[in-house]
Amino acid sequence: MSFVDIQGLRKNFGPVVALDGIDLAVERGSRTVVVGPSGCGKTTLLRLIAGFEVADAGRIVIGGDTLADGANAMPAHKRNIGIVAQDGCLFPHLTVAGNIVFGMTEDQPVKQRRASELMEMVGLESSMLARRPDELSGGQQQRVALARALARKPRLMLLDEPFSALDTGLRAATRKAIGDVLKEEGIATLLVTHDQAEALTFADQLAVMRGGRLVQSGRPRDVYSRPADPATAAFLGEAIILPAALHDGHAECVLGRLPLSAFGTSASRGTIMVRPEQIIVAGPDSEEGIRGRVVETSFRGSTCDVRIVLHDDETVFLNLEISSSTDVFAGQEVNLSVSGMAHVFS
Ligand SMILES: Nc1ncnc2c1ncn2[C@@H]1O[C@H](COP(=O)(O)OP(=O)(O)OP(=O)(O)O)[C@@H](O)[C@H]1O
Repeated sequence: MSFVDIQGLRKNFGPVVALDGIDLAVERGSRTVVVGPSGCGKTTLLRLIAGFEVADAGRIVIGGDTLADGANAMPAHKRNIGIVAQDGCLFPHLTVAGNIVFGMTEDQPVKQRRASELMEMVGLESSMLARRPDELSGGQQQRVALARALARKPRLMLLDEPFSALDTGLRAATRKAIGDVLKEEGIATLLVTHDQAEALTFADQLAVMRGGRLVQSGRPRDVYSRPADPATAAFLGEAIILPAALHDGHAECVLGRLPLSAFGTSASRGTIMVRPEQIIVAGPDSEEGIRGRVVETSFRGSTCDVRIVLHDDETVFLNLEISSSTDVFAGQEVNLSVSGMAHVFS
């Protein structure tokens, strides 16, 4: 049995089906990211695991302990689960030290030592222990929130969009710092986000939700390159989705004859996907390839966004991000080829 084992979890709010039978397994010490569009049930899943809501049906077992079985639920404070929310939720009237040791029953010197250890663990100076939360930056507040959650030595850490209020640079740095601490401590983590790049970066296991259901889970690279359906493909990044004729392990489509990564279907027609980074753009003099025309470019520093329309089918547009060292301009004729394999949706 996995460290966290969730089976058939259901939750309705009146007529709204928030969770429609979720099965999810999380291995000990690993990082699972639950990702999906707004309203798909991510936060509800976390709140049921934390014990802040009671399920209508289903089981939650952690480390062999049954935390919830239908409406029979262990109270939140007995679950030994840490949670860090979007805004940290630090107590504003307490110092950083007061926040971290809140609820600890040990003697004062033990608490002080533990608070200093935890500050070091999350990469903050002990001198900040005397400050109040409003005297810290957003990233520092999130690290204190993590230190507070770690103080209780949780067996599972739940992170509910804890980086979303931070700006881009700080967000990446805080995510890495928090991820490193949790990995070092060997604490299994469940992160909820609607940011697909964050999900792909952070996860050992990616779990994609839609409409209260888990549509796919697996290694981020596998889910990204072999998504279950076109909506999952598009949610995880730019995707080129095309109709194709299928035979002999190949797809015939407007991008030419492409090998398929897996060929589990007997259908003669289907829908395929390639990722934009598989498209190689060459100048008009190149002899091979599919002909297209650049309709729009947008310079972004190291890369350039390019929109290309195909000659043979002017309804097909490709949105690519290419190195800005390649000089392309609107109106330019190009030749396109595809590297690697196409994925066929079953
Ligand atoms: N307390 C509640 N009462 C009524 N409906 C609720 C309640 N909590 C959540 N819902 C509904 O349940 C569904 C799932 O909500 P949830 O907050 O879990 O989604 P989410 O994926 O976390 O969304 P977001 O990314 O926007 O935070 C939504 O339709 C939401 O409106």
